[in-house]
Amino acid sequence: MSQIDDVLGRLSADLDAIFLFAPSNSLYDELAEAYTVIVVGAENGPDAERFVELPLDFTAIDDRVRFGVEGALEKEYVMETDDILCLGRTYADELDTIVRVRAGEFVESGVYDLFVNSRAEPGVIRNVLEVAVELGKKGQKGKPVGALFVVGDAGKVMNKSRPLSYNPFEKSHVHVGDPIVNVMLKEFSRLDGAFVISDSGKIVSAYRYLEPSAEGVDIPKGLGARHMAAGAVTRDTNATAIVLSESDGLVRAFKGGELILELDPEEY
Ligand SMILES: Nc1ncnc2c1ncn2[C@@H]1O[C@H](COP(=O)(O)OP(=O)(O)OP(=O)(O)O)[C@@H](O)[C@H]1O
Ligand SMILES: [Mn+2]
Repeated sequence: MSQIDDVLGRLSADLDAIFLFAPSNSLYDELAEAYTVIVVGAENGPDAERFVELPLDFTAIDDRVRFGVEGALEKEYVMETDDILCLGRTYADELDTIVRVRAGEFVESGVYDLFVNSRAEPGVIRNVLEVAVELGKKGQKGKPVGALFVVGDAGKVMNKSRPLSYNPFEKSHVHVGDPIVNVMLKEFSRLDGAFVISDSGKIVSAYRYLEPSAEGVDIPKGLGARHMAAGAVTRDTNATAIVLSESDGLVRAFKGGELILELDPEEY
């Protein structure tokens, strides 16, 4: 018994901050008396002074911790040298998971940046990411399918692209996130080109062939024209691009001409 107390003691020694994932108010109040406590979750239940909002229901604790650390660093709640104890839930409805991390030990994944610093609204990014992830999980009629969504700064994106076909969203005022619209996006993903989506989530166009300048765009080797176009358009504009690869099934996000996030739909 004392050995396990020793181990837990080491985990909780010399902490600079505590991350609480989905905390009870009483636990927050208790810990906040003695520690710097940061609530990381969909909602700020305890009305904590320091709060990092999770825009997605990340299932893996690793993803939640990563998002929390990147968010807390950006908001300057913690520094890179800080040791953080993360308290969360993985299996049960109550606290069952303890993770200790040093904030600076993370190689920044860009997930926080993707949501918070994109031009489009975080909810729009989340909705597009959700469509891409669902499409990656199920494919279209069971077959793997690729898709390219260019989100935000739509006027400029339209100027850097041309239509491949009649735009089915012309004159319509529909938004990503609406279940019917999500079905339409999945249907149209079988066809060529990119979707262009506005900052507020309006579907501006399908079937766009992107023609940004690809000069100096450095995307990982092995990715093809769809990914190159995605990377390049985000360097030429302030858009974020979310891409589902037909060949490897991964969802990737690009911003400022760079790959900022890579995730496997099967893990979501
Ligand atoms: N410039 C572009 N603008 C819009 N869509 C494009 C562009 N280039 C390619 N695509 C789309 O991407 C599809 C796949 O092209 P390609 O295989 O070269 O890309 P990729 O990066 O290897 O993607 P995947 O991993 O899905 O195969 C094309 O059929 C086309 O629909
Ligand atoms: Mn390909």
